Formats: sequence, C-alpha cells, structure tokens
Amino acid sequence: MTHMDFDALVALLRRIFQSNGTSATVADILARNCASAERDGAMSHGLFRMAGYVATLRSGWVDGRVQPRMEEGGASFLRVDAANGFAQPALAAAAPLAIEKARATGACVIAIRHSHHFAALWPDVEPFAQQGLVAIAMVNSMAYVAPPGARHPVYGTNPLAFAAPRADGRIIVFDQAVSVLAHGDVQIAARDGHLLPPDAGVDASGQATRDPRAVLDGGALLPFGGHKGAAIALMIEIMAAALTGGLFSHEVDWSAHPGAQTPSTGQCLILIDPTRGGSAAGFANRVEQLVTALHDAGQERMPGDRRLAARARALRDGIPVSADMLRQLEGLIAP
Ligand SMILES: NC(=O)C1=CN([C@@H]2O[C@H](COP(=O)(O)OP(=O)(O)OC[C@H]3O[C@@H](n4cnc5c(N)ncnc54)[C@H](OP(=O)(O)O)[C@@H]3O)[C@@H](O)[C@H]2O)C=CC1
Ligand SMILES: O=C(O)C1=NCCCC1
Repeated sequence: MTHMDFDALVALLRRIFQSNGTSATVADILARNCASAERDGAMSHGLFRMAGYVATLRSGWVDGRVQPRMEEGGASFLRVDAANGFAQPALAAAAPLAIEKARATGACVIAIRHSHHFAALWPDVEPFAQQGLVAIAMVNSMAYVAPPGARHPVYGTNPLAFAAPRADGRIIVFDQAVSVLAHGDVQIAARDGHLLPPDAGVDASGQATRDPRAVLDGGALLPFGGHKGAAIALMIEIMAAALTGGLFSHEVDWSAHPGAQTPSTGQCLILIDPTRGGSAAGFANRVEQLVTALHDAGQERMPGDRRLAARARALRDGIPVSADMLRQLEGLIAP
C-alpha cells in the first residue's frame, strides 16, 4: 500500500484520461472528480471506476473531447446539450451562468441531457452550497433497479444529492443512491466475496438474494424503503430524463458500443438562493439550529461527516492506494 498525495494521484489519472482520448480540460475535470471520490472514501466512485471510464472511452460510446452546448431556457432555466460527453464538464461549463441566474431570479434549473455520469454527486453540489446556494442534483443511469412488483429493472440507481449552507461557512450535504446500495458497491462486493445486506436485491427469478453475483447476472437491485424509494426513483427519471430531454434508464442501448459502461442520460440540478426565503434569522443560522437540535437529540453522525473525516485523514496521510490498484491504473495508460 502506498499513500499518494492528491496532486500526484490527479496527475496519474489525468494522464490515463488524456492518453485515452479526452481533451486536457476534460481529463483535468474527471481526474479531480475521481481522485476526490477516492480521497473522501467513496470507493464505489473512486479509482474502482477508472477501468470503466477507459472502457467507455475506448468503445467510442462517449466523446471525451466534445464542447457542451449551452441553450438559453429562460430567466431561471439553463439547458445544456452535453453532446454525448461526460456530465462533469457540462456542469462546469453551465455553473457560472446558472449561479448568475439563481442570484438574479431566486432559482435556476440546470437541465443537462445526452451526458455520461460515472461519479459521485456530492462534488456536483458542494461548490454551490459553498457559494451560499441550496443545490439539489438528480441523475439517472441504466436499468438496475426493479420497483416492487416489477418483473425486471426499469430505474437506474438514480442518486439524489442535496447541499445547503450552514453558519460559519460550513455546508451540509447528503448524496445517496435510490437503491439499497450503489451498483458499484455490488460490483465491489462480488470482487471481494462479500454478501449484500438483506433486501438489497433479487436474482434472475425474482427471489431475494444476498449474493452480489446473482444480482449482477440478470437480477436487480431494490429501492430503499420499498415503494417510497421507488417513488423517488420515479421522480429522478422524470426530472433527469423527461425534463432534460435525456433517455430513461430503461431506454439506454449501447449494443453498438461493446465495453461501454456509462449511459448517455440526463441530469437535473436545481439551485435556490436562500436569501429569497422568509427566514428573519437567516437561512444558514436556521440550518445550524436544526443541526444543533439533531445533535442534542442524540444524532452523532450527520451526512457528510464520514466523507469529511476521510478527506482530513487523506490530506494528513495521503490517499491509500494498493499496489494492485496502482498496477491497474498504470496499465490503463494508453501507449
Ligand atoms: N453516477 C451515478 O449514476 C451514481 C452515483 N452514485 C454515487 O454513489 C455514492 C454512494 O451512494 P450510496 O451507497 O447510496 O451512499 P451511502 O449509503 O454510503 O451514503 C448516503 C448518504 O448517507 C450518509 N450516511 C451514511 N451513513 C450514515 C449514518 N449512519 N448517519 C448519517 N448519515 C449517513 C452519507 O454520508 P457520508 O458520505 O458522510 O457517509 C451520504 O450522504 C454516492 O456518492 C452517489 O452519488 C450512486 C448511484 C449511481
Ligand atoms: O454505482 C452505481 O450505481 C452507478 N454508478 C455510475 C453510473 C451507473 C450507476
């Protein structure tokens, strides 16, 4: 096991992306995103994903050089055609104008379509909260999740992330898949020989199983909270696909692109300027009062605490990378 400095890890990942055909800008955005996930302990969307990024690039399914196209959608609306590129560069291109619109009008919807999102969502929302805005992000993917009663999966694992400013410049963030666990964690469980939690998935015949391979081989993941999680998955399909102009998770067809691992789907972000609300005490102070009430009631861990603790550890000690992972990463650099 080595411990890598964040910048050194970013440089290695940047090299992998660029040697596999992305522009320098896209390589930098994706490398920072992926290294941040590993640094913050989001293993299902950190270095584990690099082989998939490369497979998707090499299959020709995603365009790593394309420029996202911004379309005026109205005073509080910004449409972005990611043009079959990655989602993060599309969001990076849209963010300055979206922030301007949110401040000018109170809110802004960012509707990104035809985009590939392979990553964790908290990096998509954190920067907005750090600039004083409330941000909600919704992303659909491919059909991995079967709602109660369905015979086959229809929804993606459809993550939902939320970020809001707290007092003293801090923020509160949660970021969660709609499935009991992310598909990436099922793949990691299969790789490492671990069982899934109960109620996480079903096998190809619809029987409950804790075997990750049975879920991956024709089975399905289940939404958290039964029909309640399924309703959130439904909302995310509608917001990330129907609203943006993207594909529904069940419509994705990459049969012409063997090896591709991300879908060309959509993502929707909603930015809100909380100073427009009605709180006399100030929004961030009210959020702080709620967090204090939760702590006083006995909730010790808030969403984001584990991630921030992992980040602090990594900044102090470096990011742990196994010798095997380092070999794999070096093997992904195209000649
Ligand atoms: N791009 C895509 O299509 C997809 C991406 N993903 C990504 O996968 C990642 C993992 O998702 P998922 O497995 O659902 O995430 P987790 O279940 O690990 O965590 C979900 C949220 O709950 C918080 N949390 C976890 N445990 C507790 C606890 N005991 N008390 C309080 N808060 C807690 C986490 O904070 P903390 O981070 O601090 O642990 C996090 O904000 C996400 O980043 C998601 O965006 C998932 C599906 C698809
Ligand atoms: O882990 C997941 O679930 C996913 N992550 C990236 C894209 C597809 C689904």
